[in-house]
Amino acid sequence: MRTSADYLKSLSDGRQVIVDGSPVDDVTTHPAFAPIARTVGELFDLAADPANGMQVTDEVTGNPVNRLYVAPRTAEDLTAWRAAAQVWADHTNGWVGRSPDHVGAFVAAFASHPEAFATERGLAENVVAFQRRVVENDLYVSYAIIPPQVSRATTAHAWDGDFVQVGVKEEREDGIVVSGAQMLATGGAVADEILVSCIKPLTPEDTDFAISFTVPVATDGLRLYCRRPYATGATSDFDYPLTTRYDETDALLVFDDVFIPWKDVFVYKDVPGLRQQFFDTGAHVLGNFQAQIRFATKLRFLAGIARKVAAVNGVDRFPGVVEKLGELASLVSVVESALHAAQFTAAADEQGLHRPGAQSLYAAMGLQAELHPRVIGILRELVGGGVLQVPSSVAELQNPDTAQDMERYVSSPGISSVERVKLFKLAWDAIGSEFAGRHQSYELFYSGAPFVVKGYAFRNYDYDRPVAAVDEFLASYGVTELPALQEVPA
Ligand SMILES: Cc1cc2nc3c(=O)[nH]c(=O)nc-3n(C[C@H](O)[C@H](O)[C@H](O)COP(=O)(O)OP(=O)(O)OC[C@H]3O[C@@H](n4cnc5c(N)ncnc54)[C@H](O)[C@@H]3O)c2cc1C
Repeated sequence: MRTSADYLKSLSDGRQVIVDGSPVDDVTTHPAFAPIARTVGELFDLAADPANGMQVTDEVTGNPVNRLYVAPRTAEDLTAWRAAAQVWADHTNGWVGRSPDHVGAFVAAFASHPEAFATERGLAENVVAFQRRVVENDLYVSYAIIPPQVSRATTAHAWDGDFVQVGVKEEREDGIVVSGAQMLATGGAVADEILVSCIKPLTPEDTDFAISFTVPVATDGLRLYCRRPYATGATSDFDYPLTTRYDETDALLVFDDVFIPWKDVFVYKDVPGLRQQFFDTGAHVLGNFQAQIRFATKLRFLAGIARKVAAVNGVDRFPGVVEKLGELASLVSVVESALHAAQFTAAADEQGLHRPGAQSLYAAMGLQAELHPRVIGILRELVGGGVLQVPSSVAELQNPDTAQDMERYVSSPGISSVERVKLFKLAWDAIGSEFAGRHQSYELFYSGAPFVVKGYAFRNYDYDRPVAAVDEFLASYGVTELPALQEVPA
């Protein structure tokens, strides 16, 4: 299996990642990308170590492969799959949203449902071959499945100008030529390939944009426009401990007449086929099961910061603070419990994919827009001004002249100034830094805008049962003697 060294070496491949108006020479050495590339490399090292239980024997080659790239087929598989996802989530404490297991899970589920891609062009074989490539080469695939935010009043066919959303410009014997843009490939700058598709509903007039394909990041004509990197502005690991490790970067993809061979095309000019790939295959459920494992891990970490801050400030016995810590515990436990429930209600589908229970999974996702801001809000309230009563940088703790003031005025009983400042700077990077602000948006949007995610919760809830209960109850009483009603004159 790939190690960090193999992975980092493969990233020096001439990819067009644009920052500040120019392409980056090498993402493994550029200060915006080197930290997250290093973190992803550590994930590969963890998976490559059999002691971490992340491996499974590949049925085709007999080699050990990452089990997160293989669809679980039994309850035991799903248990092991969840444990493997937890190893990676724990390593980043849930601060890396698009670790390779996210899209890896989508691809595994795609390949377990080739019938969803069965068209006369043989696209089903392509998706199966793609998953083999991901498994055998231990690839990191990111995805961009949202049209650029031009206007949501209409879809791509009605936008001014041709091919604003990525679409098929030319069909050839050996493949297709695509042009246009798609958002927002988190991790794309340090991935091996990007899955490009569209999860937002399209209309029959949008056929040219109804495609799904994979593309190596280093492909002629593909440019990644990254938002402002935060890692470059972070003064030190001590001052920004999260930013300096986990700034994944998000990128708009621009395709300038990019050739995609047929073997890498999975959905072709097929509007219903787009939704089929995400929802009929179980990919959306398995991919978001990973996402909620990661989310629960991050919530636990935030609760841990809150608990420590309350103890350091000596407020953790005040009833009002206990109430807040209790609320935090409840919020985190709701997500953890939804994961347990999704696992408990998992069942094999008709192709043998052991799917996590959708109702429980989407219940947690549907609450995320309220739950995450509430957790951040409680932490913000508990830290008070402590996150701003910190020195401008670690330098004040290093300079003996200023270090004395720090020790005198910025310490707590039994806690040195270094320990205290370290904790509060971590809290700030979680709730107040630019990195933290991006995380607020990430948790709100990564699986769709809140109205979209609540739609998943609505569609996967068995409303027949409560409605039947209400009907039965209504039928159990009534007006015993109905009076004769006078006819209303016409
Ligand atoms: C930090 C971050 C990372 C991301 N990473 C990825 C990634 O790796 N891959 C990827 O593909 N995508 C990614 N995304 C994109 C994400 O999937 C989208 O942001 C999400 O699907 C919402 O789409 P949008 O941003 O276009 O919002 P819009 O669809 O434009 O919605 C914005 C707001 O407009 C309103 N609105 C719009 N349409 C309607 C409607 N029909 N009915 C009611 N209200 C409406 C709602 O208030 C909604 O919240 C990321 C986003 C963020 C913020």
